[in-house]
Order: sequence, then C-alpha cells, then structure tokens
Amino acid sequence: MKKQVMIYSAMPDGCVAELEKQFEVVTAAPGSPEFEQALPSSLGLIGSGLVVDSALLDRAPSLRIVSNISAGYDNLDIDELTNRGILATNTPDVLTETTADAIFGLLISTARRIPELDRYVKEGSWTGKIDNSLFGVDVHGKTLGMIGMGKIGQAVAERARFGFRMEILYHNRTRKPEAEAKLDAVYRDLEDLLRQSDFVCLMAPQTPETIRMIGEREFGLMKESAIFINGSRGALVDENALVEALTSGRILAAGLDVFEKEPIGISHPLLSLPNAVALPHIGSATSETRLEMARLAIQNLIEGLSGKTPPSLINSEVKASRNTTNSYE
Ligand SMILES: O=CC(=O)O
Repeated sequence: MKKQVMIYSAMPDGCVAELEKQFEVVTAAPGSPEFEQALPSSLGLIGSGLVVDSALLDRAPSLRIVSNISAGYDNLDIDELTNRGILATNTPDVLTETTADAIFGLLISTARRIPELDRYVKEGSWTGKIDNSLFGVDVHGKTLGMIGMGKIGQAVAERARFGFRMEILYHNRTRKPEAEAKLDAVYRDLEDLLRQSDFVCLMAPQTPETIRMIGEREFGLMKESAIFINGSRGALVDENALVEALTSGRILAAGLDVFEKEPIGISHPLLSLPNAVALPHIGSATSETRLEMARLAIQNLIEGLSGKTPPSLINSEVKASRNTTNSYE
C-alpha cells in the first residue's frame, strides 16, 4: 500500500503528479475538515507556512517528515519535531540568487521611489517638468549595512558591491571571513552598523534572539537619511516603531517584503505612508525558483520516507537516532 502524504499549499504544475507516482496524496488546506481528517494517517506533510507545533503533532501520530517549501523554518517547532523523531527539511540554496534579486530590487525601488512614480505617471500627474519633490536618493557608492550575512545576505551584498560599488558593513552571529575577503565587508557591532549605514538591510533568520531586534532604539540610531529594508521576517521589527520612524522623519524610507501579520491588513498604517514600499513576501517568487523549491521539497520528502538522509535535513539528530534504533520502517 502506498504511504499517505498531505500537500497543504499550492504546488507548481506537475509536482502533484510526481508525488502521486509514489504516494497516496491528499491535498487539503490547513484548518479544513479534509486536512483534519487526513492528518492522523499522513506520514509526510509538504507545503509552506503551516505552524507545526505540539498541538498539531498531537493530532499527527503517523508523521515522519515535514517538508517545508521555504528556506526559513520559523513556522516549525524543531525541538518538538526532534523529540518526536520527525524529520524536518527546508529548501535553502535554490532560492538564494532569486531572493537577492528581489531584495536588491526593493532597495532600488525604495531609494528611487519607483512604485510612487509609476502611480504618478499612470494617474496622469506627469503634466510638465518634474521637480525635486519627486527626486530619490543615490544607491551607488553608498554604505550598505547587512544585518544577517547568511547566503542570501551575502548575495545581496555581492550585488551591492560589484554592481553598485557600495561599501559593505555587516553584523552577524558569527564572523564571515569569506564575505570579508570577497566583498571587502567589514564587521560591525549592531549599534555602529546602524549609525554608519545609508541602507540598513535586514536578512537575519527569525529566532527567539532576533524577534523585535529592530525597534525604537535601533531606528533612533540610524541616520535621518537611512533607508531600511526588511527581507527576512516581519517579527524581527517593531512595526509601531517603524511607522513612527517613517512618519516623524527619523528615517527616510523603508522597503518591506515581510510583515508581522501576513497578509498585512489594508488598514495597517504602514500602507498609507508614501515613504514605505510594500511587497507581498515575494523574495523567492519566480516561476523557475518556485519550481526548484517544490522539486527539492519533493526530493526531501521522498528520500526521508525511504530511509535516506534528505538533502536539506534541518534536524540531523533525528537521522542519527533513526540509524541506531531503526524505528522508522
Ligand atoms: O521567506 C521565504 C523563505 O523562507 O523561503
């Protein structure tokens, strides 16, 4: 009999058929009766964004693997999964360059006010010469402060350094000698980075240590001309403090791909600010990359359920215990 797996979010064309070759596939949205009905007998879950915590795991006694179709895995309680011997996987690497393109695009759009000027043209406001009320600020040659110098952070910094001759400062849990050598990136403590950067770009993962790491105090340290970019997770930023910093002129502008609550509600004060550029969490959202991510997640699922080590295993402790106890087959 085929093993049952559940897909809980949209997959690119062809991916479901690929899974159906090997598994009994149930497709159901979290919270739906179909999802709850299939959960107890599912050996694998595949999708993105589902909060997998002990309450969900209590209802999923057959589960052996959670295959997350994203690089970030703050939606997974890894300790709880590990304690229960359940594999957790993600899709790093395949989205690095695409996400860096999007975040650097957001940075340029914010500095040069591209969404605002697009509206200006389409609304028919361009009726004569433009004046300095529509001017933006330069990107090239400025100082970029990267908070979080993982693979995506480095790919953003690479674009800045080699495409725009920017000076790179960075703050990270650990020093990154390879980025220092390749990008002339200079390590700074957080306060110095905030004080010295023209662009502050947040690319750190969401962990208990990074939640709300940027708030009133941190905006207060930035230059008044600073542009703040968030390409990581909304929970890292105190959004009330960000609104205050943008309305009071404490900083110049912000470009945001992520929000505390997603989708952000239309009445959120950030959305009424002309100096905030908002995207709907689209860092990795190209057809090519979303397909690569789905393929990698499927490979993780297949290998995990056939006793092999999935290529992007997060909790390798589970694999180790499985080898010694052989408790999975
Ligand atoms: O935010 C997107 C991801 O973590 O893949």
